[in-house]
Amino acid sequence: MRIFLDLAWFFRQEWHRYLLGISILAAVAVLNLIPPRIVGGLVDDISHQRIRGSLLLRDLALLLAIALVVYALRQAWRRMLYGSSARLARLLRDRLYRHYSQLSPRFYQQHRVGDLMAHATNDIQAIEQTAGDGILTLADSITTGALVVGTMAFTIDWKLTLVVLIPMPFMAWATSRYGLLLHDRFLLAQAAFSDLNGKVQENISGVRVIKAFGQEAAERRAFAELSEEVVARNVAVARIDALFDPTIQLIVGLSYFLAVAVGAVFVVRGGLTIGDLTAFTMYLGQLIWPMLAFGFLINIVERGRASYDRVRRLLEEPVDILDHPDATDTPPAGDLEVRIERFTYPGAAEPALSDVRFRLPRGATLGVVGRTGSGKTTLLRLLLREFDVEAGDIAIGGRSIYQVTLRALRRSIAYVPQDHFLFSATIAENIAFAKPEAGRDEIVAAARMADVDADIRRFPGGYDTLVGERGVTLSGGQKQRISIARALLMDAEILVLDDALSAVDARTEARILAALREQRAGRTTVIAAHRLSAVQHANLIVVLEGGRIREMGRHEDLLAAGGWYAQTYARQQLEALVEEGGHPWQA
Ligand SMILES: Nc1ncnc2c1ncn2[C@@H]1O[C@H](COP(=O)(O)OP(=O)(O)OP(=O)(O)O)[C@@H](O)[C@H]1O
Repeated sequence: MRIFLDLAWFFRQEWHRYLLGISILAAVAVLNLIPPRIVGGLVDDISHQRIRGSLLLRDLALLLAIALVVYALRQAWRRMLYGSSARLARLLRDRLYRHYSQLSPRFYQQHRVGDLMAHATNDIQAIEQTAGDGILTLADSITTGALVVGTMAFTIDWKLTLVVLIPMPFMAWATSRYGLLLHDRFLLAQAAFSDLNGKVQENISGVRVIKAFGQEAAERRAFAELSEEVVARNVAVARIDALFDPTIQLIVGLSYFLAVAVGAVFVVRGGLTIGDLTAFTMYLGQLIWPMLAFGFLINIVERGRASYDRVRRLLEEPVDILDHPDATDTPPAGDLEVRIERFTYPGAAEPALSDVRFRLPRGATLGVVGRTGSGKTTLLRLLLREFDVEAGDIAIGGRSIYQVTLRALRRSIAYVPQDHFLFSATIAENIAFAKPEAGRDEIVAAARMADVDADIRRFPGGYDTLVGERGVTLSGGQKQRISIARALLMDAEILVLDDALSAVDARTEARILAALREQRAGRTTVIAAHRLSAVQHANLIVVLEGGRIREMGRHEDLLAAGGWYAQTYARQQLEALVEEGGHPWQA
Protein backbone atom coordinates (compact mmCIF):
# COMPACT_ATOMS: atom_id res chain seq x y z
CA MET A 1 0.00 0.00 0.00
CA ARG A 2 3.10 2.25 -0.12
CA ILE A 3 1.91 3.52 -3.48
CA PHE A 4 -0.94 5.41 -1.76
CA LEU A 5 1.68 7.20 0.37
CA ASP A 6 3.75 7.88 -2.74
CA LEU A 7 0.71 9.42 -4.38
CA ALA A 8 -0.24 11.39 -1.25
CA TRP A 9 0.89 14.65 -2.93
CA PHE A 10 -1.76 14.12 -5.59
CA PHE A 11 -4.49 13.07 -3.15
CA ARG A 12 -3.78 16.23 -1.13
CA GLN A 13 -4.11 18.28 -4.29
CA GLU A 14 -7.45 16.66 -5.18
CA TRP A 15 -8.61 15.94 -1.62
CA HIS A 16 -12.05 17.53 -2.01
CA ARG A 17 -12.89 15.34 -5.00
CA TYR A 18 -11.63 12.18 -3.30
CA LEU A 19 -13.42 13.03 -0.05
CA LEU A 20 -16.67 13.70 -1.87
CA GLY A 21 -16.30 10.57 -4.05
CA ILE A 22 -15.62 8.31 -1.06
CA SER A 23 -18.43 9.91 0.98
CA ILE A 24 -20.88 9.24 -1.85
CA LEU A 25 -19.53 5.69 -2.09
CA ALA A 26 -20.18 5.22 1.62
CA ALA A 27 -23.68 6.73 1.25
CA VAL A 28 -24.43 4.19 -1.49
CA ALA A 29 -23.22 1.38 0.78
CA VAL A 30 -25.54 2.64 3.54
CA LEU A 31 -28.52 2.97 1.18
CA ASN A 32 -27.90 -0.52 -0.13
CA LEU A 33 -28.43 -1.86 3.39
CA ILE A 34 -32.12 -0.89 3.24
CA PRO A 35 -33.55 -3.08 0.40
CA PRO A 36 -32.70 -6.48 1.99
CA ARG A 37 -34.44 -5.28 5.17
CA ILE A 38 -37.57 -4.28 3.21
CA VAL A 39 -37.60 -7.54 1.24
CA GLY A 40 -37.05 -9.56 4.46
CA GLY A 41 -40.01 -7.75 6.09
CA LEU A 42 -42.19 -8.43 3.05
CA VAL A 43 -41.26 -12.12 3.08
CA ASP A 44 -42.23 -12.35 6.77
CA ASP A 45 -45.51 -10.51 6.09
CA ILE A 46 -46.31 -12.89 3.24
CA SER A 47 -45.39 -16.00 5.22
CA HIS A 48 -47.61 -14.82 8.10
CA GLN A 49 -50.31 -13.78 5.62
CA ARG A 50 -50.51 -10.26 6.97
CA ILE A 51 -49.57 -8.51 3.75
CA ARG A 52 -51.62 -5.39 2.95
CA GLY A 53 -51.90 -3.70 -0.46
CA SER A 54 -51.06 -0.21 0.78
CA LEU A 55 -47.98 -1.41 2.70
CA LEU A 56 -46.76 -3.44 -0.27
CA LEU A 57 -47.12 -0.39 -2.50
CA ARG A 58 -45.21 1.77 0.00
CA ASP A 59 -42.36 -0.72 0.20
CA LEU A 60 -42.14 -1.13 -3.57
CA ALA A 61 -42.11 2.65 -3.99
CA LEU A 62 -39.31 2.89 -1.43
CA LEU A 63 -37.30 0.20 -3.23
CA LEU A 64 -37.73 2.06 -6.53
CA ALA A 65 -36.72 5.38 -4.94
CA ILE A 66 -33.58 3.84 -3.42
CA ALA A 67 -32.67 2.24 -6.76
CA LEU A 68 -32.97 5.63 -8.50
CA VAL A 69 -30.94 7.50 -5.87
CA VAL A 70 -28.22 4.79 -5.89
CA TYR A 71 -28.14 4.99 -9.70
CA ALA A 72 -27.51 8.75 -9.58
CA LEU A 73 -24.97 8.54 -6.74
CA ARG A 74 -23.00 5.77 -8.45
CA GLN A 75 -22.58 8.00 -11.49
CA ALA A 76 -21.47 10.86 -9.27
CA TRP A 77 -18.69 8.95 -7.47
CA ARG A 78 -17.46 7.48 -10.73
CA ARG A 79 -17.11 10.97 -12.16
CA MET A 80 -15.25 12.16 -9.06
CA LEU A 81 -12.78 9.29 -8.71
CA TYR A 82 -12.16 8.49 -12.38
CA GLY A 83 -12.01 12.18 -13.25
CA SER A 84 -9.24 12.65 -10.68
CA SER A 85 -7.27 9.61 -11.80
CA ALA A 86 -7.45 10.79 -15.42
CA ARG A 87 -6.06 14.15 -14.26
CA LEU A 88 -3.18 12.35 -12.53
CA ALA A 89 -2.41 10.45 -15.75
CA ARG A 90 -2.39 13.68 -17.75
CA LEU A 91 -0.15 15.37 -15.20
CA LEU A 92 2.39 12.53 -15.16
CA ARG A 93 2.31 12.17 -18.95
CA ASP A 94 2.98 15.91 -19.39
CA ARG A 95 5.78 15.82 -16.81
CA LEU A 96 7.37 12.82 -18.43
CA TYR A 97 7.13 14.30 -21.92
CA ARG A 98 8.64 17.58 -20.71
CA HIS A 99 11.46 15.64 -19.08
CA TYR A 100 12.01 13.55 -22.21
CA SER A 101 12.33 16.75 -24.24
CA GLN A 102 14.99 18.08 -21.83
CA LEU A 103 17.13 14.96 -21.68
CA SER A 104 20.26 14.84 -23.79
CA PRO A 105 21.32 12.34 -26.48
CA ARG A 106 23.34 10.59 -23.73
CA PHE A 107 20.05 9.45 -22.17
CA TYR A 108 18.55 8.35 -25.48
CA GLN A 109 21.69 6.40 -26.22
CA GLN A 110 21.11 4.35 -23.05
CA HIS A 111 17.38 3.64 -23.47
CA ARG A 112 15.34 1.90 -26.15
CA VAL A 113 12.61 3.94 -27.82
CA GLY A 114 10.10 1.11 -27.31
CA ASP A 115 10.74 1.11 -23.54
CA LEU A 116 10.38 4.87 -23.27
CA MET A 117 7.07 4.68 -25.14
CA ALA A 118 5.88 1.87 -22.86
CA HIS A 119 6.68 3.94 -19.75
CA ALA A 120 4.68 6.85 -21.14
CA THR A 121 1.69 4.63 -21.92
CA ASN A 122 1.44 1.33 -19.97
CA ASP A 123 3.08 2.56 -16.77
CA ILE A 124 1.03 5.73 -16.62
CA GLN A 125 -2.09 3.69 -17.27
CA ALA A 126 -1.24 1.41 -14.32
CA ILE A 127 -0.74 4.44 -12.05
CA GLU A 128 -4.03 5.92 -13.26
CA GLN A 129 -5.71 2.64 -12.38
CA THR A 130 -4.22 2.76 -8.88
CA ALA A 131 -5.49 6.29 -8.30
CA GLY A 132 -8.94 5.38 -9.70
CA ASP A 133 -9.85 1.70 -9.36
CA GLY A 134 -7.32 1.25 -6.54
CA ILE A 135 -8.88 3.91 -4.33
CA LEU A 136 -12.34 2.76 -5.32
CA THR A 137 -11.71 -0.88 -4.41
CA LEU A 138 -9.95 0.10 -1.19
CA ALA A 139 -12.78 2.39 -0.08
CA ASP A 140 -15.45 -0.01 -1.27
CA SER A 141 -13.90 -3.09 0.34
CA ILE A 142 -13.64 -1.27 3.65
CA THR A 143 -16.95 0.63 3.75
CA THR A 144 -19.28 -1.86 2.06
CA GLY A 145 -17.49 -4.82 3.62
CA ALA A 146 -17.62 -3.43 7.16
CA LEU A 147 -21.19 -2.10 6.88
CA VAL A 148 -22.59 -5.31 5.40
CA VAL A 149 -20.77 -7.61 7.84
CA GLY A 150 -21.78 -5.36 10.75
CA THR A 151 -25.44 -5.33 9.65
CA MET A 152 -25.47 -9.11 9.18
CA ALA A 153 -23.85 -9.74 12.56
CA PHE A 154 -25.64 -7.14 14.70
CA THR A 155 -29.09 -7.01 13.14
CA ILE A 156 -29.54 -10.66 12.06
CA ASP A 157 -27.19 -13.22 13.60
CA TRP A 158 -23.49 -13.02 14.43
CA LYS A 159 -22.96 -16.80 14.51
CA LEU A 160 -24.40 -17.28 11.03
CA THR A 161 -22.28 -14.34 9.86
CA LEU A 162 -19.11 -16.01 11.10
CA VAL A 163 -20.03 -19.24 9.34
CA VAL A 164 -20.61 -17.66 5.92
CA LEU A 165 -17.44 -15.60 6.18
CA ILE A 166 -15.27 -18.75 6.34
CA PRO A 167 -14.88 -19.10 2.52
CA MET A 168 -14.42 -15.35 1.91
CA PRO A 169 -10.65 -15.08 2.51
CA PHE A 170 -10.19 -17.88 -0.05
CA MET A 171 -12.05 -15.74 -2.55
CA ALA A 172 -9.79 -12.75 -1.96
CA TRP A 173 -6.77 -15.04 -2.22
CA ALA A 174 -8.03 -16.70 -5.44
CA THR A 175 -8.80 -13.34 -7.06
CA SER A 176 -5.39 -12.00 -6.22
CA ARG A 177 -3.52 -15.18 -7.24
CA TYR A 178 -5.36 -15.71 -10.53
CA GLY A 179 -5.28 -12.00 -11.24
CA LEU A 180 -1.49 -11.99 -10.92
CA LEU A 181 -1.08 -15.09 -13.08
CA LEU A 182 -3.47 -13.66 -15.64
CA HIS A 183 -1.58 -10.39 -15.73
CA ASP A 184 1.83 -12.04 -16.18
CA ARG A 185 0.58 -14.32 -18.92
CA PHE A 186 -1.29 -11.48 -20.57
CA LEU A 187 1.93 -9.45 -20.71
CA LEU A 188 3.72 -12.37 -22.36
CA ALA A 189 0.86 -12.71 -24.86
CA GLN A 190 1.03 -9.00 -25.56
CA ALA A 191 4.81 -9.14 -26.04
CA ALA A 192 4.43 -12.05 -28.48
CA PHE A 193 1.79 -10.10 -30.38
CA SER A 194 3.99 -7.04 -30.48
CA ASP A 195 6.90 -9.16 -31.85
CA LEU A 196 4.55 -10.42 -34.54
CA ASN A 197 3.46 -6.87 -35.33
CA GLY A 198 7.08 -5.74 -35.50
CA LYS A 199 7.91 -8.57 -37.89
CA VAL A 200 5.01 -7.70 -40.21
CA GLN A 201 5.92 -4.02 -40.15
CA GLU A 202 9.58 -4.72 -40.87
CA ASN A 203 8.75 -7.18 -43.65
CA ILE A 204 6.37 -4.77 -45.33
CA SER A 205 8.90 -1.93 -45.11
CA GLY A 206 11.74 -4.17 -46.25
CA VAL A 207 9.78 -6.17 -48.81
CA ARG A 208 12.08 -5.09 -51.65
CA VAL A 209 15.18 -6.33 -49.84
CA ILE A 210 13.48 -9.63 -48.95
CA LYS A 211 12.47 -10.24 -52.56
CA ALA A 212 15.80 -9.09 -53.97
CA PHE A 213 17.60 -11.63 -51.78
CA GLY A 214 15.00 -14.36 -52.42
CA GLN A 215 14.23 -14.72 -48.70
CA GLU A 216 10.43 -14.97 -48.94
CA ALA A 217 10.24 -18.61 -47.79
CA ALA A 218 12.54 -18.03 -44.79
CA GLU A 219 10.52 -14.97 -43.77
CA ARG A 220 7.27 -16.92 -44.09
CA ARG A 221 8.71 -19.60 -41.79
CA ALA A 222 9.84 -16.99 -39.26
CA PHE A 223 6.37 -15.42 -39.36
CA ALA A 224 4.66 -18.79 -38.84
CA GLU A 225 6.84 -19.46 -35.77
CA LEU A 226 5.98 -16.09 -34.25
CA SER A 227 2.31 -16.61 -35.04
CA GLU A 228 2.41 -20.00 -33.29
CA GLU A 229 3.98 -18.35 -30.26
CA VAL A 230 1.09 -15.83 -30.13
CA VAL A 231 -1.43 -18.68 -30.12
CA ALA A 232 0.44 -20.58 -27.38
CA ARG A 233 0.63 -17.49 -25.18
CA ASN A 234 -3.07 -16.73 -25.64
CA VAL A 235 -4.02 -20.31 -24.82
CA ALA A 236 -2.02 -19.92 -21.58
CA VAL A 237 -4.12 -16.82 -20.77
CA ALA A 238 -7.35 -18.63 -21.61
CA ARG A 239 -6.40 -21.54 -19.30
CA ILE A 240 -6.19 -19.25 -16.27
CA ASP A 241 -9.28 -17.38 -17.41
CA ALA A 242 -11.13 -20.70 -17.60
CA LEU A 243 -10.14 -21.46 -14.00
CA PHE A 244 -10.99 -18.05 -12.60
CA ASP A 245 -14.79 -17.89 -12.94
CA PRO A 246 -15.54 -21.48 -11.84
CA THR A 247 -13.29 -21.09 -8.77
CA ILE A 248 -14.98 -17.89 -7.69
CA GLN A 249 -18.41 -19.37 -8.33
CA LEU A 250 -17.50 -22.44 -6.29
CA ILE A 251 -16.45 -20.34 -3.32
CA VAL A 252 -19.50 -18.07 -3.60
CA GLY A 253 -21.71 -21.16 -3.92
CA LEU A 254 -20.14 -22.63 -0.80
CA SER A 255 -20.87 -19.46 1.11
CA TYR A 256 -24.52 -19.46 -0.02
CA PHE A 257 -24.79 -23.15 0.80
CA LEU A 258 -23.56 -22.48 4.33
CA ALA A 259 -25.96 -19.55 4.71
CA VAL A 260 -28.98 -21.54 3.58
CA ALA A 261 -28.07 -24.84 5.32
CA VAL A 262 -27.05 -23.36 8.68
CA GLY A 263 -29.64 -20.55 8.40
CA ALA A 264 -32.43 -23.13 7.83
CA VAL A 265 -31.44 -24.85 11.07
CA PHE A 266 -31.65 -21.48 12.89
CA VAL A 267 -35.11 -20.83 11.32
CA VAL A 268 -36.39 -24.27 12.34
CA ARG A 269 -35.09 -23.74 15.87
CA GLY A 270 -36.90 -20.43 15.92
CA GLY A 271 -33.95 -18.06 16.33
CA LEU A 272 -34.45 -16.55 12.86
CA THR A 273 -37.45 -15.75 10.65
CA ILE A 274 -37.60 -16.64 6.94
CA GLY A 275 -37.55 -12.92 6.24
CA ASP A 276 -34.31 -12.58 8.23
CA LEU A 277 -32.74 -15.41 6.25
CA THR A 278 -33.83 -13.81 2.97
CA ALA A 279 -32.31 -10.48 4.00
CA PHE A 280 -29.18 -12.33 5.16
CA THR A 281 -28.65 -14.03 1.77
CA MET A 282 -29.20 -10.67 0.03
CA TYR A 283 -26.51 -9.11 2.23
CA LEU A 284 -24.25 -12.02 1.41
CA GLY A 285 -24.67 -11.13 -2.26
CA GLN A 286 -23.51 -7.59 -1.45
CA LEU A 287 -20.41 -8.94 0.26
CA ILE A 288 -19.10 -10.76 -2.79
CA TRP A 289 -17.96 -7.64 -4.66
CA PRO A 290 -15.93 -6.19 -1.77
CA MET A 291 -14.15 -9.52 -1.34
CA LEU A 292 -13.41 -9.77 -5.07
CA ALA A 293 -12.36 -6.13 -5.03
CA PHE A 294 -9.92 -6.81 -2.22
CA GLY A 295 -8.22 -9.42 -4.37
CA PHE A 296 -8.12 -7.04 -7.34
CA LEU A 297 -6.76 -4.31 -5.07
CA ILE A 298 -3.65 -6.32 -4.25
CA ASN A 299 -2.82 -6.64 -7.94
CA ILE A 300 -3.68 -3.07 -8.84
CA VAL A 301 -1.47 -1.80 -6.04
CA GLU A 302 1.37 -4.14 -6.97
CA ARG A 303 1.33 -3.02 -10.60
CA GLY A 304 0.84 0.64 -9.71
CA ARG A 305 3.81 0.62 -7.36
CA ALA A 306 6.14 -1.00 -9.92
CA SER A 307 5.01 1.45 -12.60
CA TYR A 308 5.28 4.48 -10.32
CA ASP A 309 8.82 3.47 -9.35
CA ARG A 310 9.79 3.21 -13.02
CA VAL A 311 8.23 6.57 -13.90
CA ARG A 312 9.81 8.21 -10.86
CA ARG A 313 13.24 6.87 -11.79
CA LEU A 314 12.82 8.39 -15.25
CA LEU A 315 11.68 11.72 -13.84
CA GLU A 316 14.68 11.72 -11.50
CA GLU A 317 17.06 11.09 -14.41
CA PRO A 318 19.27 14.18 -14.26
CA VAL A 319 19.17 16.64 -17.14
CA ASP A 320 22.90 16.80 -17.91
CA ILE A 321 22.91 19.56 -20.49
CA LEU A 322 21.88 22.51 -18.37
CA ASP A 323 21.96 26.27 -18.54
CA HIS A 324 24.72 27.79 -16.40
CA PRO A 325 23.15 29.88 -13.59
CA ASP A 326 24.73 33.07 -15.00
CA ALA A 327 24.06 32.20 -18.65
CA THR A 328 22.85 35.06 -20.83
CA ASP A 329 19.85 34.70 -23.08
CA THR A 330 21.23 36.71 -26.01
CA PRO A 331 22.01 34.60 -29.08
CA PRO A 332 25.80 34.72 -29.54
CA ALA A 333 27.41 36.11 -32.71
CA GLY A 334 30.97 36.64 -33.88
CA ASP A 335 34.19 34.72 -34.44
CA LEU A 336 34.04 31.01 -33.68
CA GLU A 337 36.84 29.80 -31.46
CA VAL A 338 37.20 26.08 -30.81
CA ARG A 339 39.58 24.89 -28.08
CA ILE A 340 38.62 21.30 -27.36
CA GLU A 341 41.24 19.55 -25.24
CA ARG A 342 39.32 16.30 -24.95
CA PHE A 343 35.87 14.82 -25.43
CA THR A 344 34.90 11.18 -24.79
CA TYR A 345 31.44 9.74 -25.48
CA PRO A 346 29.71 8.27 -22.39
CA GLY A 347 30.79 4.66 -22.03
CA ALA A 348 33.53 4.93 -24.69
CA ALA A 349 37.13 4.02 -23.85
CA GLU A 350 38.90 6.40 -26.21
CA PRO A 351 38.27 10.12 -26.63
CA ALA A 352 36.39 10.96 -29.85
CA LEU A 353 38.15 14.35 -30.08
CA SER A 354 41.49 15.55 -28.69
CA ASP A 355 43.35 18.82 -29.10
CA VAL A 356 41.06 20.34 -31.70
CA ARG A 357 41.86 24.05 -31.79
CA PHE A 358 41.16 26.65 -34.46
CA ARG A 359 39.64 30.08 -34.95
CA LEU A 360 37.16 31.06 -37.64
CA PRO A 361 36.34 34.72 -38.27
CA ARG A 362 32.67 35.72 -38.33
CA GLY A 363 31.15 35.31 -41.79
CA ALA A 364 33.74 32.77 -42.93
CA THR A 365 33.09 29.21 -44.08
CA LEU A 366 34.63 26.25 -42.30
CA GLY A 367 35.08 22.88 -43.97
CA VAL A 368 35.45 19.79 -41.78
CA VAL A 369 36.65 16.69 -43.59
CA GLY A 370 38.22 13.36 -42.78
CA ARG A 371 37.69 9.64 -43.08
CA THR A 372 34.48 8.09 -41.78
CA GLY A 373 34.55 7.94 -37.97
CA SER A 374 37.22 10.65 -37.73
CA GLY A 375 35.08 12.91 -35.51
CA LYS A 376 33.37 15.36 -37.89
CA THR A 377 29.84 14.87 -36.55
CA THR A 378 31.16 14.85 -32.98
CA LEU A 379 32.69 18.30 -33.47
CA LEU A 380 29.36 19.67 -34.75
CA ARG A 381 27.42 18.06 -31.90
CA LEU A 382 29.70 19.74 -29.36
CA LEU A 383 29.10 23.07 -31.06
CA LEU A 384 25.34 22.50 -30.69
CA ARG A 385 25.82 21.43 -27.05
CA GLU A 386 24.26 18.02 -27.58
CA PHE A 387 27.18 16.96 -25.38
CA ASP A 388 29.53 19.05 -23.25
CA VAL A 389 33.32 18.91 -23.66
CA GLU A 390 35.31 17.30 -20.85
CA ALA A 391 38.12 19.79 -21.04
CA GLY A 392 38.35 22.90 -23.18
CA ASP A 393 35.89 25.45 -24.48
CA ILE A 394 34.03 26.67 -27.55
CA ALA A 395 33.34 30.38 -27.87
CA ILE A 396 31.27 32.47 -30.26
CA GLY A 397 32.05 36.18 -30.40
CA GLY A 398 34.35 35.80 -27.39
CA ARG A 399 31.56 34.28 -25.26
CA SER A 400 31.79 30.65 -24.16
CA ILE A 401 28.80 28.64 -25.38
CA TYR A 402 28.53 27.36 -21.79
CA GLN A 403 27.78 30.92 -20.65
CA VAL A 404 24.80 31.21 -23.02
CA THR A 405 21.39 29.61 -22.50
CA LEU A 406 20.64 26.60 -24.67
CA ARG A 407 17.69 28.45 -26.15
CA ALA A 408 19.87 31.36 -27.22
CA LEU A 409 22.61 29.10 -28.56
CA ARG A 410 20.18 27.08 -30.65
CA ARG A 411 18.67 30.29 -32.03
CA SER A 412 22.14 31.21 -33.29
CA ILE A 413 22.69 27.90 -35.05
CA ALA A 414 20.73 26.28 -37.87
CA TYR A 415 21.58 22.62 -38.22
CA VAL A 416 21.11 20.11 -41.02
CA PRO A 417 21.90 16.71 -39.50
CA GLN A 418 23.35 13.79 -41.39
CA ASP A 419 20.27 11.67 -40.70
CA HIS A 420 17.69 14.21 -41.77
CA PHE A 421 14.16 13.79 -40.49
CA LEU A 422 10.89 15.03 -41.96
CA PHE A 423 7.66 15.12 -39.99
CA SER A 424 4.30 13.76 -41.19
CA ALA A 425 3.14 17.20 -42.33
CA THR A 426 3.12 19.24 -45.53
CA ILE A 427 6.36 20.24 -47.22
CA ALA A 428 5.71 23.89 -46.33
CA GLU A 429 5.17 22.99 -42.66
CA ASN A 430 8.37 20.93 -42.66
CA ILE A 431 10.38 23.84 -44.06
CA ALA A 432 8.80 26.29 -41.62
CA PHE A 433 9.35 23.95 -38.66
CA ALA A 434 11.61 26.32 -36.72
CA LYS A 435 9.76 29.44 -37.87
CA PRO A 436 6.05 28.59 -38.06
CA GLU A 437 5.11 32.21 -38.68
CA ALA A 438 7.08 32.30 -41.97
CA GLY A 439 5.09 33.40 -45.02
CA ARG A 440 4.89 31.40 -48.23
CA ASP A 441 7.37 33.78 -49.95
CA GLU A 442 10.04 33.09 -47.35
CA ILE A 443 9.44 29.34 -47.57
CA VAL A 444 9.74 29.40 -51.36
CA ALA A 445 12.89 31.54 -51.19
CA ALA A 446 14.52 29.03 -48.80
CA ALA A 447 13.48 26.14 -51.05
CA ARG A 448 14.97 27.94 -54.08
CA MET A 449 18.25 28.43 -52.27
CA ALA A 450 18.27 24.72 -51.39
CA ASP A 451 17.54 23.97 -55.08
CA VAL A 452 14.39 22.00 -54.28
CA ASP A 453 11.69 24.47 -55.40
CA ALA A 454 11.32 22.90 -58.87
CA ASP A 455 10.98 19.40 -57.37
CA ILE A 456 8.32 20.58 -54.91
CA ARG A 457 6.28 22.25 -57.65
CA ARG A 458 6.14 18.97 -59.55
CA PHE A 459 4.27 17.25 -56.65
CA PRO A 460 0.46 17.16 -57.04
CA GLY A 461 -0.11 19.43 -54.06
CA GLY A 462 3.02 21.58 -54.47
CA TYR A 463 4.13 23.00 -51.13
CA ASP A 464 0.98 21.56 -49.50
CA THR A 465 1.89 17.98 -50.37
CA LEU A 466 1.99 15.70 -47.35
CA VAL A 467 5.24 13.87 -46.65
CA GLY A 468 5.96 11.00 -44.29
CA GLU A 469 4.13 7.70 -44.00
CA ARG A 470 0.80 9.04 -45.20
CA GLY A 471 2.23 11.25 -47.91
CA VAL A 472 4.42 11.16 -51.00
CA THR A 473 7.67 9.25 -51.06
CA LEU A 474 10.60 11.60 -51.49
CA SER A 475 14.01 10.67 -52.81
CA GLY A 476 16.98 10.88 -50.43
CA GLY A 477 18.23 14.00 -52.25
CA GLN A 478 14.82 15.69 -52.02
CA LYS A 479 14.57 15.02 -48.29
CA GLN A 480 18.08 16.36 -47.81
CA ARG A 481 17.35 19.57 -49.69
CA ILE A 482 14.07 20.12 -47.81
CA SER A 483 16.07 19.77 -44.57
CA ILE A 484 18.54 22.35 -45.90
CA ALA A 485 15.67 24.70 -46.77
CA ARG A 486 14.37 24.28 -43.21
CA ALA A 487 17.73 25.38 -41.79
CA LEU A 488 18.13 28.23 -44.27
CA LEU A 489 14.74 29.67 -43.34
CA MET A 490 16.05 30.25 -39.81
CA ASP A 491 18.53 32.72 -41.29
CA ALA A 492 20.79 31.97 -38.33
CA GLU A 493 24.18 33.38 -37.39
CA ILE A 494 25.80 29.99 -37.98
CA LEU A 495 24.63 27.38 -40.49
CA VAL A 496 25.88 23.85 -39.86
CA LEU A 497 25.62 21.26 -42.64
CA ASP A 498 26.60 17.74 -41.61
CA ASP A 499 27.29 15.85 -44.83
CA ALA A 500 24.06 17.44 -45.99
CA LEU A 501 24.88 17.37 -49.68
CA SER A 502 25.84 13.70 -49.91
CA ALA A 503 22.67 12.63 -51.74
CA VAL A 504 22.72 15.32 -54.44
CA ASP A 505 24.81 15.25 -57.61
CA ALA A 506 27.87 17.41 -58.05
CA ARG A 507 26.10 20.01 -60.20
CA THR A 508 23.26 20.47 -57.68
CA GLU A 509 25.83 20.67 -54.90
CA ALA A 510 27.67 23.43 -56.77
CA ARG A 511 24.42 25.38 -57.30
CA ILE A 512 23.45 25.13 -53.63
CA LEU A 513 26.93 26.16 -52.46
CA ALA A 514 26.96 29.16 -54.83
CA ALA A 515 23.52 30.24 -53.50
CA LEU A 516 24.78 29.87 -49.93
CA ARG A 517 27.88 32.01 -50.59
CA GLU A 518 25.71 34.74 -52.05
CA GLN A 519 22.86 34.69 -49.50
CA ARG A 520 24.87 34.07 -46.38
CA ALA A 521 27.57 36.68 -46.88
CA GLY A 522 28.62 38.01 -43.46
CA ARG A 523 27.37 34.94 -41.59
CA THR A 524 29.30 31.82 -40.66
CA THR A 525 28.81 28.46 -42.36
CA VAL A 526 30.22 25.12 -41.20
CA ILE A 527 30.21 22.26 -43.71
CA ALA A 528 31.24 18.71 -42.81
CA ALA A 529 31.57 16.55 -45.91
CA HIS A 530 33.04 13.50 -47.50
CA ARG A 531 33.10 15.06 -50.97
CA LEU A 532 35.89 17.62 -50.82
CA SER A 533 34.32 19.72 -53.57
CA ALA A 534 31.78 20.78 -50.92
CA VAL A 535 34.48 22.54 -48.89
CA GLN A 536 37.01 23.69 -51.47
CA HIS A 537 35.79 27.31 -51.30
CA ALA A 538 35.90 27.34 -47.49
CA ASN A 539 38.08 29.94 -45.74
CA LEU A 540 39.41 27.25 -43.44
CA ILE A 541 39.46 23.48 -43.88
CA VAL A 542 40.12 21.19 -40.94
CA VAL A 543 41.12 17.61 -41.73
CA LEU A 544 40.40 15.24 -38.85
CA GLU A 545 41.85 11.81 -38.24
CA GLY A 546 41.14 9.71 -35.17
CA GLY A 547 39.66 12.76 -33.46
CA ARG A 548 42.75 14.96 -33.98
CA ILE A 549 43.52 17.68 -36.49
CA ARG A 550 45.79 16.20 -39.12
CA GLU A 551 45.90 19.07 -41.60
CA MET A 552 44.46 22.57 -41.57
CA GLY A 553 44.40 25.49 -44.01
CA ARG A 554 42.82 26.69 -47.25
CA HIS A 555 42.18 24.43 -50.23
CA GLU A 556 45.30 25.62 -52.10
CA ASP A 557 47.53 25.22 -49.02
CA LEU A 558 46.31 21.69 -48.42
CA LEU A 559 46.77 20.74 -52.07
CA ALA A 560 50.30 22.10 -51.94
CA ALA A 561 51.00 20.16 -48.75
CA GLY A 562 50.37 16.91 -50.67
CA GLY A 563 48.84 15.05 -47.68
CA TRP A 564 45.57 13.12 -47.19
CA TYR A 565 43.53 16.08 -48.46
CA ALA A 566 45.51 16.45 -51.69
CA GLN A 567 45.43 12.72 -52.42
CA THR A 568 41.74 12.39 -51.66
CA TYR A 569 40.92 15.47 -53.74
CA ALA A 570 42.82 14.10 -56.75
CA ARG A 571 41.10 10.72 -56.43
CA GLN A 572 37.64 12.27 -56.12
CA GLN A 573 38.24 14.51 -59.14
CA LEU A 574 39.17 11.47 -61.16
CA GLU A 575 36.09 9.58 -60.01
CA ALA A 576 33.85 12.52 -60.85
CA LEU A 577 35.30 12.72 -64.32
CA VAL A 578 34.80 9.00 -64.94
CA GLU A 579 31.22 9.27 -63.67
CA GLU A 580 30.53 12.08 -66.10
CA GLY A 581 31.82 9.92 -68.95
CA GLY A 582 35.19 11.63 -69.43
CA HIS A 583 38.60 9.98 -69.54
CA PRO A 584 41.05 10.13 -66.68
CA TRP A 585 43.86 11.27 -68.97
CA GLN A 586 41.82 14.35 -69.91
CA ALA A 587 41.97 15.51 -66.31
N1 LIG B 1 26.98 8.28 -29.54
C1 LIG B 1 28.19 7.75 -29.57
N2 LIG B 1 28.65 7.01 -28.55
C2 LIG B 1 29.87 6.46 -28.57
N3 LIG B 1 30.73 6.63 -29.57
C3 LIG B 1 30.33 7.33 -30.63
C4 LIG B 1 29.04 7.94 -30.68
N4 LIG B 1 28.92 8.59 -31.85
C5 LIG B 1 30.08 8.42 -32.50
N5 LIG B 1 30.93 7.68 -31.77
C6 LIG B 1 32.31 7.31 -32.14
O1 LIG B 1 33.07 8.52 -32.22
C7 LIG B 1 33.93 8.50 -33.34
C8 LIG B 1 33.67 9.71 -34.24
O2 LIG B 1 32.38 9.57 -34.81
P1 LIG B 1 31.72 10.70 -35.72
O3 LIG B 1 30.31 10.33 -35.96
O4 LIG B 1 32.02 12.02 -35.16
O5 LIG B 1 32.56 10.51 -37.06
P2 LIG B 1 32.34 11.16 -38.48
O6 LIG B 1 33.67 11.67 -38.90
O7 LIG B 1 31.23 12.14 -38.45
O8 LIG B 1 31.95 9.89 -39.34
P3 LIG B 1 31.05 9.81 -40.67
O9 LIG B 1 31.83 10.47 -41.74
O10 LIG B 1 30.95 8.32 -40.91
O11 LIG B 1 29.79 10.45 -40.36
C9 LIG B 1 33.70 7.15 -34.02
O12 LIG B 1 34.72 6.28 -33.60
C10 LIG B 1 32.36 6.69 -33.51
O13 LIG B 1 32.33 5.29 -33.45
